[in-house]
Amino acid sequence: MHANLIAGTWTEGVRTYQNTNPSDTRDVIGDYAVASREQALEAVSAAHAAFPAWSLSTPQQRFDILDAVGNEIIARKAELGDLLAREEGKTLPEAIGEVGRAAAIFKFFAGEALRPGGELIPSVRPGVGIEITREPLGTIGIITPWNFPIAIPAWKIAPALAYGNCVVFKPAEVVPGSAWALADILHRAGLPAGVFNLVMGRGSDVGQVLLEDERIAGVSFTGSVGTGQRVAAACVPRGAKVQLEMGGKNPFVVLDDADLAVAVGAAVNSGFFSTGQRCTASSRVIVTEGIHDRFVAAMVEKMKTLKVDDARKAGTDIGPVVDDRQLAQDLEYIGIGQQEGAKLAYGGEALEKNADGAPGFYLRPALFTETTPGMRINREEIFGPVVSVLRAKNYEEALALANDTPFGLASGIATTSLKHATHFKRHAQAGMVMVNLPTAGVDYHVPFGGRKGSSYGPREQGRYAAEFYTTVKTAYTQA
Ligand SMILES: NC(=O)c1ccc[n+]([C@@H]2O[C@H](COP(=O)([O-])OP(=O)(O)OC[C@H]3O[C@@H](n4cnc5c(N)ncnc54)[C@H](O)[C@@H]3O)[C@@H](O)[C@H]2O)c1
Ligand SMILES: O=S(=O)(O)c1ccc(CO)cc1
Repeated sequence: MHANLIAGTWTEGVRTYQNTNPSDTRDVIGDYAVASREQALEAVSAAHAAFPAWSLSTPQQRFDILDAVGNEIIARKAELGDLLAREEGKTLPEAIGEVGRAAAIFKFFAGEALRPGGELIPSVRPGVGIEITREPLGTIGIITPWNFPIAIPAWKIAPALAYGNCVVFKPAEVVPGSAWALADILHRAGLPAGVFNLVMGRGSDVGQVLLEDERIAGVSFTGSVGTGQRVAAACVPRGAKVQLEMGGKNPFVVLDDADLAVAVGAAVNSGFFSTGQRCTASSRVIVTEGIHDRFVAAMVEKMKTLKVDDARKAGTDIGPVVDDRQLAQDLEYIGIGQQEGAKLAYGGEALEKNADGAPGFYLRPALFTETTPGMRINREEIFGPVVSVLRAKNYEEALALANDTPFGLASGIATTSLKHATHFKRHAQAGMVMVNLPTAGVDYHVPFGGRKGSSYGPREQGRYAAEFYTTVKTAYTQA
C-alpha cells in the first residue's frame, strides 16, 4: 500500500484506490491511500506549523534539497517513465521525456533558490532608502490533473519550495503512482517534516479542504474549466491567491505557402501525440483553400501509419486514452461531430483490444473535415485524439477563425511568409504562439500560460513563477 505523507509520516488513508493500466486493464499497478477531509486538515496544519522555519531556511538548504530531487529523478528516469506510461497511457518515450522535464524543473528552481531578487531604490524623500524584497506566501495548495502526472506537480512544487513556501499536494485520482514516487523522493531528500505533504484522494473532499481552509494562502491549480471556476469561487472571496491553468481549443493555421511536410508533421504531433491529451494540443486545424485538399490527403496518409497500441511497447505512436470516462467523452464528441454534419475523414473507432489481445481504452485518432466554426467539436474541449479541419479563404479569415474561441492557451501557424508569421505572433489571442512548430512542445525555463478562458492569475514556469509564489514587500528606512 502507498500511503499519504502527512507531517513527515507515511499515513494510511480511510480506504484505498486501485491504480490500473489503461493499456491493459487487467494489470494492477498498486493500491494507493485515499485521505479523508480530516487527514487533509492535518496536512494543512503540518504545513502551517512548518512554514516559519522553512521560510527562513537558507538558499543553500533549498538548493541542496531541490538539486538532489532533480538528480534522483534523472537517475531513475527509465523506471519512473515506465510507471508513468503504465498508469497514464502516454508512450514510453513521451513518458521518459516527461520525467526528464520534471528533473530539469527541479534543477532549474534549485538554481532560482540561489538567485533571490530584490531592489534598492532611492526614495523621493531625502535620507530615506527603499528595499523591495519578495517573501514566500505561506502554505500553498497544489491541485493537479492526470495528463502530466509528474511534470505538472514538478512545475508547481519546485518553485513553491524554492521560494520558501510549504506545500499540500493533491494529485489527480487516476494517476497516484507518479505523485507518490515524487513525494517519496522529496521526503528522502531531507525536507523538514510538514514542509511537503501528499494527500491523495477525491477533489470534492480532499481538494475542497485546500480551497476552503484559511491557512492555505494560495492555490495553484491545473485542470478543467469547471473545476478551475470552483477553485476561484472558493479562494478569491477569502483573499487567497489563485493560479489557474485550464482548458484549450488551440488552433493551428496552415497557409497556402506552408511547407506541407512541416505542416502535417506539426498537426499530427500536436493533435494526436500523447493521445491528444495535452492542454496545448491543437484540435482545430485551419487551412487555406489553395493547400486544403493536399493537406487533408497527406494527413490521412500519415494517420494511417500511426500505430495505436500498448503505451510501453516499442514502436507505439499512440497509447490508450487514460480511462473509460475519457474514452466515453471522446466517443460522444465523435458522434456529435457526425450528427453536426462534419465528415469523419479518418479514424474515430474504439479498439477494445490491442495487437496482443490485451483489453484497454484504445481509440484510433480521428480527423473531421468540412467542419464549420459553430460546431460543438470546434468550440468545446474534447481532450482526446480528435482534430477538426476548417477551411479559410485567406490568411485574414484564418486568423479570425483561430481567435474565434473562448480559450487562449496556444496558437500555431505553418507558413514560409515572414510577413504572415510576424503578424500572427502579434495578433494571435493566445499566451503561447508557435511558428512552424507544433502547438504542443514547450520549454521548461520560460513562462507558460494562456489568455481568455484558458488561464487566470500569474504565469507558471521560469523566473515568472516568482510572481505567484511570492509576495512583494516595500520597506522604507530613514537613515
Ligand atoms: N492549461 C494547462 O496548463 C493544462 C495542463 C494540463 C491539463 N489541463 C486541463 O486539465 C483538464 C484535464 O484534467 P482533469 O480531468 O484531471 O481535470 P479536473 O478539473 O477534473 O481535475 C483536476 C484536479 O482537480 C481536482 N478537483 C476536482 N474537483 C475539485 C474540487 N471541488 N475542489 C478541489 N479540487 C478538485 C481533481 O481531483 C484533480 O486533482 C483538461 O481540461 C485540460 O485542458 C490544462
Ligand atoms: O506542450 S507540452 O510540451 O506537451 C506540455 C508539457 C507540459 C505541460 C504541463 O502543463 C503542458 C504542455
